[in-house]
Amino acid sequence: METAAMAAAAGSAVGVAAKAMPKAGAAARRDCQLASRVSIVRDAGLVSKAGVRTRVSVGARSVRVAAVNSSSAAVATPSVTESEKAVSKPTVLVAEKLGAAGIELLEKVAIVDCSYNLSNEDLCAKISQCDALIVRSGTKVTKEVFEASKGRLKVVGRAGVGIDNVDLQAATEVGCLVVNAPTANTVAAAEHGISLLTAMARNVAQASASMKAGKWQRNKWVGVSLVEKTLAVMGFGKVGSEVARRAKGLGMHVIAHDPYASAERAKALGVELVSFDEALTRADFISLHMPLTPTTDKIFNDESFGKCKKGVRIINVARGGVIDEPALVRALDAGIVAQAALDVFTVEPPKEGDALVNHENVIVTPHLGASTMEAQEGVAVEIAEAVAGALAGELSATAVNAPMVPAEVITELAPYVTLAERLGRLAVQLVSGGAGVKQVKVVYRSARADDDLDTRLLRAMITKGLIEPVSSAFINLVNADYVAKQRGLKISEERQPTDGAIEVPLETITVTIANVESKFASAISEQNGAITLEGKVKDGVPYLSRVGSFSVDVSLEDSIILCRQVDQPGMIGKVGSILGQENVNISFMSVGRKSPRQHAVMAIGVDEEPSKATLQKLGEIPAVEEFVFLKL
Ligand SMILES: NC(=O)C1=CN([C@@H]2O[C@H](COP(=O)(O)OP(=O)(O)OC[C@H]3O[C@@H](n4cnc5c(N)ncnc54)[C@H](O)[C@@H]3O)[C@@H](O)[C@H]2O)C=CC1
Ligand SMILES: O=C(O)C(=O)COP(=O)(O)O
Repeated sequence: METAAMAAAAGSAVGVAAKAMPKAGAAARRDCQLASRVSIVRDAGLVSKAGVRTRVSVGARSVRVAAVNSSSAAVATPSVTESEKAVSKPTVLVAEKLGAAGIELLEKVAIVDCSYNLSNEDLCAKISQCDALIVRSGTKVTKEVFEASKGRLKVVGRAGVGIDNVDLQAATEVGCLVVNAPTANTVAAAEHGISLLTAMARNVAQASASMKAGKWQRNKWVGVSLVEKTLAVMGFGKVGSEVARRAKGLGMHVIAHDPYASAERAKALGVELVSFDEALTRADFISLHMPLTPTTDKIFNDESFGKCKKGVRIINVARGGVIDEPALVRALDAGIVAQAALDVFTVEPPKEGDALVNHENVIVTPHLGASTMEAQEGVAVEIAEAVAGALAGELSATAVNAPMVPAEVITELAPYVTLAERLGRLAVQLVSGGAGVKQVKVVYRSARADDDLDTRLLRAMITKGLIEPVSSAFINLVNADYVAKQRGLKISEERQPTDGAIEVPLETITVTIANVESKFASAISEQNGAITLEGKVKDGVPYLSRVGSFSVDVSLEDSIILCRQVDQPGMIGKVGSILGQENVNISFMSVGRKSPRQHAVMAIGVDEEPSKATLQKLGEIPAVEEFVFLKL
């Protein structure tokens, strides 16, 4: 019982069969994990029998061997050999140039289709054949692309930092995990920022072009010095702080604006954190390093340029959209901005004859911030590992649209995750009538402090259990909250402290569904009038411990029959013989009663689904008052 259950929760499980993985770093660790697993595709969830670790994938949407579409604009379309088909590898579409080390790593675990320069139409046509997609900044992964994938696409890997070209909302809605490669190009982007800063200050690009045109203009290209000048770093994250560190080395005064940056980190680098307006009014140079978000969209506009020191110089290696480009042209023409050095543009590539690109005081590069040999190899490996990990069922540390759950929490909660899904699955099957499930309450009884128990995985899996059996929705950690909200399902959580051992994460999980009728009336608790199921984990195995007001004790590994009867001798034998006649194997049986010879609830675990006729025979036993078959 371990991470594979969470794979379903993370939406990242694509049931990769055991296979060799590269022997380096995280990939090598995964190799060992994969080798010890058996790949079994089931509906959802995870079971562990006889100590065999079983990997579970996400039903029919999981393992598929896709024929690679060779009619597209493929740069290198691999042929699918018979042996590859036999291993049931997932298909990864690499839509933009990725370093060789990353491709090699992916090829160990997937069929890799490198198809560059796809039109949006081609991408949409191909995507339903792909389990994962890897892009850089040049591919727009729109809602249309997610819709065209028809639920097959499980992971989008952004081989770089900025994910503004991926429609995260659309990804989340369909439960597609988005991962990025946030660290490998930091230094490259910072170095490019510094290159543009120094090149701009000394007119390197213009002087070079003029000399190549046969001129020798020593007076025309006099520059400005950097030492003692003030540089404002806007966005003091990974790239911003590396730029700051380097600018300090050039003898500049560095100030920074970042509403979320830690003052201590800034202090450690000798950087003063200031407000947006103060940065503008004090800076001789402004270097942009914030992401493009609704808040930063065109944050540099007429108004902000109006606050700048006359003659300010601007470097943008972040995203074109943070600058209102026509406003920058106006500021350059007015001499407010003396020079600009731009690597990124609102529309890439910019239109021919673009006023900003052609401005004499502007130098430009075609989005080269991350383009060093070293960064591209690093990014390729970083994203390949993230995508391979996600396909192998691991929760990703670089997930952009899913909560990050530390590996140790995942391991510890594994059996509870299975329990949570099964409680949800059973509870929803107990509902009768058409009112629908709208209010679900989950109670966690635990000796742990609130901040020492992460219930997001559990809530996601209860949601999965509640919704999947009664709909065609596919639910995982990525989209659980979204789908619940869409369906008007309100899941409230309550923590009940206990005096138990804190080594045990949870004593019980109780799922209650209020304001519904039940097809098994005994599932309605006398206490709260709601369908109530309680479960616990014993020796790593999930158990059902309460149904309504009745205590039971049945392991949740197989489907179960719940049966309310008048407590009397011989009942177990009668039920057992009816099921036995049909060759339905009983795996577990428990009777919960409030007092002898009164009503009792019998919970029977069955390996096979009994026929309708058999269930009817159970119902015909005179002492049986009601019964229900619940499928796991
Ligand atoms: N030109 C290129 O090839 C490259 C561009 N980039 C871009 O550089 C940017 C920064 O990348 P990283 O440093 O890796 O990201 P990061 O996430 O480490 O840093 C971004 C920082 O911006 C801050 N921020 C957010 N909103 C802000 C606001 N309104 N004002 C000021 N700061 C704000 C955040 O708090 C964070 O500290 C991203 O947009 C990324 O896409 C990154 C690598 C290469
Ligand atoms: O990582 C980023 O955010 C970048 O802008 C790099 O983009 P690229 O991968 O070079 O298209």
